[in-house]
Order: sequence, then structure tokens, then C-alpha cells
Amino acid sequence: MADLILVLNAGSSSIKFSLFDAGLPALSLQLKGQVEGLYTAPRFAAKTADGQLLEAKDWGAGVELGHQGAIAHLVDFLQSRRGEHRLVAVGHRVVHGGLKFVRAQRIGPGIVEELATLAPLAPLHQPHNLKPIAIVAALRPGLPQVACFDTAFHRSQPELAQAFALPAAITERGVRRYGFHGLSYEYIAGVLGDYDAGAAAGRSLVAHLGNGSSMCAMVGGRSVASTMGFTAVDGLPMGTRCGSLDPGVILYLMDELGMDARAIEALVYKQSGLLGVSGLSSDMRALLASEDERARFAIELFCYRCGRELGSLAAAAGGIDALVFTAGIGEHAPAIREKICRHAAWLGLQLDPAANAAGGPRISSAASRVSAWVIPTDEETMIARHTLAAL
Ligand SMILES: Nc1ncnc2c1ncn2[C@@H]1O[C@H](COP(=O)(O)OP(=O)(O)O)[C@@H](O)[C@H]1O
Ligand SMILES: CC(=O)OP(=O)(O)O
Ligand SMILES: [Mg+2]
Repeated sequence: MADLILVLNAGSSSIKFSLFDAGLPALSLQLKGQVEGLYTAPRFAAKTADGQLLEAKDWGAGVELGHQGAIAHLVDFLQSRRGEHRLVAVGHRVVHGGLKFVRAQRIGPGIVEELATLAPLAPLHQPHNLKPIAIVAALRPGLPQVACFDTAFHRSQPELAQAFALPAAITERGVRRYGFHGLSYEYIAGVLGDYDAGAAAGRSLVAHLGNGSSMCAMVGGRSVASTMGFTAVDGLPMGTRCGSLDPGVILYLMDELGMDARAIEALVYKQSGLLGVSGLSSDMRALLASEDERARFAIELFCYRCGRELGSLAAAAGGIDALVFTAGIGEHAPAIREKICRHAAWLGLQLDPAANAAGGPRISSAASRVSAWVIPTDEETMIARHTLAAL
């Protein structure tokens, strides 16, 4: 009977899961799946490592299954396959580790409570990351669980990149730029050398574009700057998040529209981004398929802002050798990659349209000074590795 590690990765629009055989010499994937579109059109699928479909379910468009419903479905699914394995640990993606948690952490007394104090800094994620830890602890007391943080990879950033220009007393309270999607960036940093050894040793920009989107500048595989900050609402516009916003807008909303903190939180996290601008959908697939002028504008704004942030990160890295696209939009939307690459032409990036349409991996032309790539991310493998190491 195999010793398995279960990995849970709760994002803002999906819960992904994997089972890895922890037997030496290397982790090997046994099955993986996800419930995606949690608030738009929920769909569940689980597949074997070689891609054979084990089970699927479609709840239909307009259904709000939510994280709670998805976890209940996953628990049922995993219980139904219980006989086939022995679970030895569960690894969880936890979006915010704050100042204290700078590497993966085995869950022990008081840890979940401490991590819960960071929920206001990641309201779309932290509660959904912590809930499954409690569910597993209740179902299987004593089973080792490990929290793996999105923020940890960015702790290599220079102090300048992590600082806001706020009074020191506020910075010392932990109000600083943390950066997120770190498990994804760490995975890409680990495989980039297989595609472009020069860029992996040099300066690369990685665009993790999903329901949550951010970009990271890496030098020699270490994070030097990122678009997300204190919270995962900063930087690029996203499915429902606005990204960077003049703080004066918040004051205006409070003073002139009488909005309180909760109303502003709902606005910037859940009602803005692609959904707010288009008035139609948070899902890039739906916008790309739409003929509506508002969908077109939301797409153009998303790509324009990606282009602006690319320039900023290229400056932080001192130039770029490669641009990598990953996550839901980055891996699957050639039209979006093409627009973003056009915004990056001044940096020396020349797209190969046919390679881009075919999905890469290399999507830049042979003459391009900066290479461009599509590389699928794998946060679950990263979590499994950290979990094994923490044990
Ligand atoms: N074929 C596609 N074309 C355009 N966008 C896509 C495609 N497939 C997925 N996406 C986008 O990717 C998003 C999900 O990305 P993902 O990285 O899985 O999200 P999460 O932030 O929940 O982890 C969807 O909301 C959708 O907008
Ligand atoms: C940090 C974040 O936004 O994560 P996700 O893209 O999974 O929602
Ligand atoms: Mg994600």
C-alpha cells in the first residue's frame, strides 16, 4: 500500500488537489483534479497521472458552489477512494504567511489561530486555506499537516522592493509588500533552466495570469520584485480585483459616497477587475467569446496594465532576458499573450504568432532579443516537496 501525500491548493476561483506517492527516490503523482469556477460555473474533474478521467461533475452556469461546497465534494470523493492508499500527510497552500512564516510550517498548536489573524490581508483566500486544515484535523487527528506559503518565495527581495514609503512605525508593524503566487514562481524558477538556461541564470519576468494575477521579476531564480503587495489585491487587474489603485480613491469613496471598510473591501476584491469593468464576467474565456464593447475594453485594460507592470518590473530587474506566461489565462489564452507581447515590443520581444497560437513552449521569434515562453505552473508539486521536506 502506497504512502500518499494529499495536496490542497485553494485559489480564489478554484480548489486544486493532488495525491502524490511519497515513496523514495522521488515524489510521483498518482491523481490530480480540481473544482473550478466556484462562483461562476462549477466543474469537478479528477484524473490519473496519465490523464485518464476518473470522475467528473458539472453544476452548470450561474451556480455558486463556493469553497465550502467544493471542499464537501472533495472530502466525499477522497473518502470514496480511501481503501486504495495510506495517507501520511496533507500539504496546504496558505496564501499569507505574514512576517513570521518565511518557510513551510508543520501545523502544531496555535499555528492555525496565528495564521487566521492574517485573514484580513487575504480575505478571498486565507479563510478558505485554513478551513480544510481544520476539517482534516477533525477527520484524522494526528495526521501531519504542513502549510506552504505564497509569500515565502518573495522574502529574498531587497528591502527597497518590500517597503512602502510610509512612516517607519507603520512599516515595523508589518505593513509592507509581501508578494504572492510564490509557490508558482518557485516552480517556474526550478524548471526555467530546462527551456532557457541563460534566462534562468539571468533576468526573467514571470506573468502568473489566472483568476488572481501577478507578475514577478527574478534574477538568478530569486524574486527581486512583484506586482502584488501587502495584500493580493495590488498590482494587475484580476477577475474581480481592481489591482493598484490611487489611495485617494479610497478616501473619496469614504468621504463622498459614505462607504465603510467592508463595502470598499467588497468593491476592490469582488466587484472590480474584469467583472467590474465589463459588467459581464470575471472569466477571461467569456470575455474573449463576447462581442460586447465592454468586454473588449476590459480585455484591453487588462493587457495595457500588464504592459505597464512589465516595464516597471523590467526596471527593477535591470532589464529582461525572458518573459514567461503561466496559470489559467497565461497558459490557455494566446490572444491575451499576443497583446501583452505587443506591449513588450520596446523591451526587445518579438512574438512568433504561429508558435503562440500553437501554445509554445517558445513563443518568441528566432530573432527576438528577449525570449518568451508558455510554461504550465505546478503549485501542487511545489507544495508536495515542501511538505515532504517539512516532515
Ligand atoms: N482557455 C482559456 N482562455 C482564456 N482564459 C482562460 C482559459 N482557461 C482558463 N482561463 C482563465 O483562467 C482563470 C483560472 O485560472 P487559475 O490559475 O486556475 O485560477 P485561480 O486563481 O483560481 O487559481 C479562469 O477564471 C479563466 O478566466
Ligand atoms: C494570491 C492569489 O491571487 O491566488 P489565486 O490566483 O489562486 O486566486
Ligand atoms: Mg491559483
